[in-house]
Amino acid sequence: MEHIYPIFDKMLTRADKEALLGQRGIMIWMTGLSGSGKSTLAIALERELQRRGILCRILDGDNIRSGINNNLGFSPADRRENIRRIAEVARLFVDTGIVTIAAFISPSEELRRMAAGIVGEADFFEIYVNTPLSVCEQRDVKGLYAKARRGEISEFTGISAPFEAPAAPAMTVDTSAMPLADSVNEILNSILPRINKQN
Ligand SMILES: Nc1ncnc2c1ncn2[C@@H]1O[C@H](COP(=O)(O)OS(=O)(=O)O)[C@@H](OP(=O)(O)O)[C@H]1O
Ligand SMILES: Nc1ncnc2c1ncn2[C@@H]1O[C@H](COP(=O)(O)OP(=O)(O)O)[C@@H](O)[C@H]1O
Repeated sequence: MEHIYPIFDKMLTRADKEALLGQRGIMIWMTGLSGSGKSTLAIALERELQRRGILCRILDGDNIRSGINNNLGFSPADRRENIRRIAEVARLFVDTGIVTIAAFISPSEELRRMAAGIVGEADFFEIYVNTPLSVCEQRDVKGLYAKARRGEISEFTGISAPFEAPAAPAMTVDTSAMPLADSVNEILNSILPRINKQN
């Protein structure tokens, strides 16, 4: 019997998806201490991008650690597996042409380079949210620093587990030294040329 619909044996490509959306998929990877402002920046950035007609996906503890990674804790091995899975998921979004914003502590250069390797170095825009530990601790959004100081939480980043600053981030933001809107504008100025199809 004759087929009236052609049979294709190849999935549509990233370029096909990007043409459909009229944007390029990139990874915006925020790294920094708990309370440094990663999620707040990610949410504000997503809103600004959406306002410009750009489709985004935020990956953060609320949708990753509570779901796909709900079997992982904060040992070095679990943090590694956390970041590996996040990077694999992020790659699927980036390959769909979506601007993907990750907000995870990702406390070491090794973990961040692993993530960049999975996502693809060329698509990886690393932002170091370099808010001083003293400010993060003062904010103590979830009361975890106080618990860590009292020894009720072990291996807490910045207190009893290490945070290694990025060696060469694409951008550094200190949320204690700059209003949120200014940080978001600075990020937008850097990433919009990479996202816009006509460039
Ligand atoms: N031991 C320990 N160390 C660090 N953080 C802890 C810990 N236990 C719980 N939390 C809460 O988990 C959030 C960090 O998770 P991440 O997935 O970003 O961490 S990591 O990248 O795997 O290091 C982090 O949330 P954010 O404040 O959103 O960063 C903490 O609230
Ligand atoms: N300029 C700023 N940028 C981002 N967050 C800020 C800023 N000023 C104050 N904050 C506050 O700092 C806290 C940062 O928390 P959050 O975004 O959850 O950090 P993280 O995701 O890094 O753990 C929020 O309570 C936020 O309102």
